[in-house]
Amino acid sequence: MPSIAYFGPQGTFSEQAARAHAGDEDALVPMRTVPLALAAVRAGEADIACVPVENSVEGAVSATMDALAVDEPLVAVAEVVLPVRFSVLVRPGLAAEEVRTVASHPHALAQVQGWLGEHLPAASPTAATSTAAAAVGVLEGEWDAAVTAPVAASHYALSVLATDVADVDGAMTRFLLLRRPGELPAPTGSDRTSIVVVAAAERTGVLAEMLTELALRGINLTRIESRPHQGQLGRYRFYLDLDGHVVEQRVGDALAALHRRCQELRFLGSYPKAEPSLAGAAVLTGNTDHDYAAAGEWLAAVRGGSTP
Ligand SMILES: O=C(O)C(=O)Cc1ccccc1
Repeated sequence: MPSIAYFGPQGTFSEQAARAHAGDEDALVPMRTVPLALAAVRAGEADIACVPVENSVEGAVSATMDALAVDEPLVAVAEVVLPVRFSVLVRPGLAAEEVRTVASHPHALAQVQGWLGEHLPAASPTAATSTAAAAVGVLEGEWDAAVTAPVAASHYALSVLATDVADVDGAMTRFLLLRRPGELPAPTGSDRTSIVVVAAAERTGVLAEMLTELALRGINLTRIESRPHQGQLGRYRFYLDLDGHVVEQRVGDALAALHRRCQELRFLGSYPKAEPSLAGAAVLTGNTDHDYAAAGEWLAAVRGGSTP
């Protein structure tokens, strides 16, 4: 019975994402922070961690990015993409005009700023560790209102002031399911590979050189983020998401080239994309596994003394 540690407490979007992936037998375990969910898997206390990685409005979840780049490596085996619309929960009996404080995860607050300005103008926003942690805070009298996932209303005895709240229609959040390194998920033909790189040296063109290793092999880059490296200004880790699976020749070849060029290269997994609509560009002629095999045979023949 695999256990999934998710960014909790109960009632977060991360729980919703974990449920979208989990089987009936899986045990779901809420953890207070993203690093704690990852630490539970590293320590063998849980099999899988489910954490948010990016939002289509607010961008990267930096707590996840930072925690994935350090300590024992974990690898993603799946991703879940959820539409994000919020509910606003208040202590029972409290009217909208009486709300003075509203708490939530910073990503949630940022995505409902406009709504709060219009509907709860007297409320000052406060960051909570997660959307559901904000609901717990409201229950405990710490805040008047919480901006939460819809499912939080069924976990906590609070009144629903509003549902379907979002400044930007169609906002999505992407979650990763991560395990200790082991057997890779089989390639599906619509996969994503995630890596973290630190350039070998600070010099002109070094990022372009790294990206060229991908471009030369016809690999589509779907995301690039940077985060500070070891607290130094001017030193960065780059997080790259690319189309394809590491067992495919062009991807393996590109990763091997980056390994030669980079001070650090961390493999964060090759896993199926959540939706076919997120599928990237087709593999260009010259970059298929068949092309690599044919080129390998030709090279072996030349090295063997024949000139095919
Ligand atoms: O706090 C949560 O519910 C999370 O899972 C993180 C989050 C916060 C805001 C939008 C999507 C996910």
